[in-house]
Amino acid sequence: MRLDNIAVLGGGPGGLYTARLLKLAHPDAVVRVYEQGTPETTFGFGVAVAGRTQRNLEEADPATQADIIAAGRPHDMRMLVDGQAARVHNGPLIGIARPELLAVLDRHARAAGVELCYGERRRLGEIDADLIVVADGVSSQTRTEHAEDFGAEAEIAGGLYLWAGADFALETAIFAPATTAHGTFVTHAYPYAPDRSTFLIETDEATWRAAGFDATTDATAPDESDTTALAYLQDAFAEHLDGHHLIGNRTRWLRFRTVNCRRWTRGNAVLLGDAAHTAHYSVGSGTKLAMEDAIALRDAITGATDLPTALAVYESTRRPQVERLQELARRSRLWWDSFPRRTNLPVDQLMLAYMTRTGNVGLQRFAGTNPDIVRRGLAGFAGIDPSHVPTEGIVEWVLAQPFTHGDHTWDSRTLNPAERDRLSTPAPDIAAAPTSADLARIPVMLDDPWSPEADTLVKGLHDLVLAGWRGFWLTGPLDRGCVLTRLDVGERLRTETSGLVVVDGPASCRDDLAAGVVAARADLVCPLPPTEMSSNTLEEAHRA
Ligand SMILES: CC(C)(COP(=O)(O)OP(=O)(O)OC[C@H]1O[C@@H](n2cnc3c(N)ncnc32)[C@H](O)[C@@H]1OP(=O)(O)O)[C@@H](O)C(=O)NCCC(=O)NCCSC(=O)c1ccccc1N
Repeated sequence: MRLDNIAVLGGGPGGLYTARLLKLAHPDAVVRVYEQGTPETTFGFGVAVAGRTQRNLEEADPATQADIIAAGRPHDMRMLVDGQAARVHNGPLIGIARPELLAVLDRHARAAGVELCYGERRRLGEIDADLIVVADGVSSQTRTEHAEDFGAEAEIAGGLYLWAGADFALETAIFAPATTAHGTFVTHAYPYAPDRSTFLIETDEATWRAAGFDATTDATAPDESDTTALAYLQDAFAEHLDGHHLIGNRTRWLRFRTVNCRRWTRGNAVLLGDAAHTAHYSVGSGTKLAMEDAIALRDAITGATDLPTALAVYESTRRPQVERLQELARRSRLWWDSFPRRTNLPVDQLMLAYMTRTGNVGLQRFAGTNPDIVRRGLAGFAGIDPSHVPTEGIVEWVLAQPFTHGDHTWDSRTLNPAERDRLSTPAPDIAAAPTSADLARIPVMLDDPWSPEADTLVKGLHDLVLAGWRGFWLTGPLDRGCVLTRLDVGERLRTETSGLVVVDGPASCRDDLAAGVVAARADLVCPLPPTEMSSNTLEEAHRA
């Protein structure tokens, strides 16, 4: 396909990388990047680039990748709670200063022959080009102006976060809560330069208001930093700052916006990176998604004979990958939003809970990269010496551990599917007093374990425990996402009631069920062969 003129709106990582890749693929085309800011006014601290992303970048453009690695900083990661620490190796993951990443990408774009127009803001209608790549970020003006054409939607999270920097390099990335008179703040902080770290700090709305940050946010101009918040947080996280300062760079409290677009294309304009989709910062993947979009767009254009086909291929290839990561990010956000509730878990177990929170890294897989922490976490879970924890067959080992609740001891964490009818009473009959079966069988049909609907469910189930039920058997659809959400509800029930929690799911989810037991999201689990999930479950759900 012949492209003579390509315009890119936005000079962030996605825009610059796309421009270079397209210019290399179409050396005769004029490729221009329009960026409203200038390199000096660049905004942001550090970003993360994980191992898989590095491999993708290496394959797409080894020269750029080499410079990114050279400018990056690999680091381990620690969870720090109440003076206890759990440390994990992050593999090849690096932190890199965003301005530095942009400088690398700017240099390579220029070297390829891209024209960079800084300080120039363009709108779609003002550009005459064969292809317009819209990479103007999370607040994309283009997406906003053509919201209907792109089918754009934004979901705004309830919690608040801010990005700050610190004038020293942490030894490792850290995750740490800090409790003040107003509530709990949590930092995700990581080093990205020899003398710099990012401190991303989050909190819930009640704490934010109690600390008076609703007022300081209102009083902070868009191009300024909330200095009151920075001073307060510097104090709250003094232990981790080690005498250093928090630095602002247009630092203010924000609510995370998950952006989705039903269509990424409008004529010859195509959305890319944060302009098209966002994923919660706790999976550190915004830059990854934008740069991988760029690779996919280049590949789609290279493989197609006309632009509409290329753009359709780009979208159909990328959308499932983006949506998968957005779903991981959604689960990760929910986990972090509720983080202060689980800080009483021993820190090694908390680290296992963190690693397995989205279902993306299982216990056995994590043991492959971090055997010591897994051994310690599992030893704490089973109440034994770490030397007695096996290195292989961890999932089966976890499921075979005994468990005691009240006056009853089970010789393993796994219930047999045949016990389902003997031990539990289905939904319509649980309004009556407990029968000889003492678990209420509850179909869980939620997406969000923290929604008002979930609050009502948990409250109702709490009342059942008060009425004499031993606990709950959580059941529902077979798909994996539903099993993970059952485990989330199980965790709430375990902390908010004294009831026993059993979670079932298909045998293919054994890893998730085992991780759920270790992370205190279920007491017992029941892996079911598919045939055991009778249509009764769905019928029960409807009746309930
Ligand atoms: C974040 C995410 C989804 C990124 O996946 P990627 O495919 O881009 O790259 P990757 O190289 O990390 O993963 C490739 C495959 O390896 C797996 N993997 C990841 N970490 C471990 C580990 N420690 N031990 C064993 N396996 C690991 C990961 O699940 C992925 O598997 P696959 O998707 O099945 O291929 C993946 O690394 C993950 O699920 N990690 C779990 C831990 C996590 O969430 N880390 C976030 C670190 S960034 C961060 O914390 C942060 C960054 C900026 C601002 C605030 C922040 N909090």
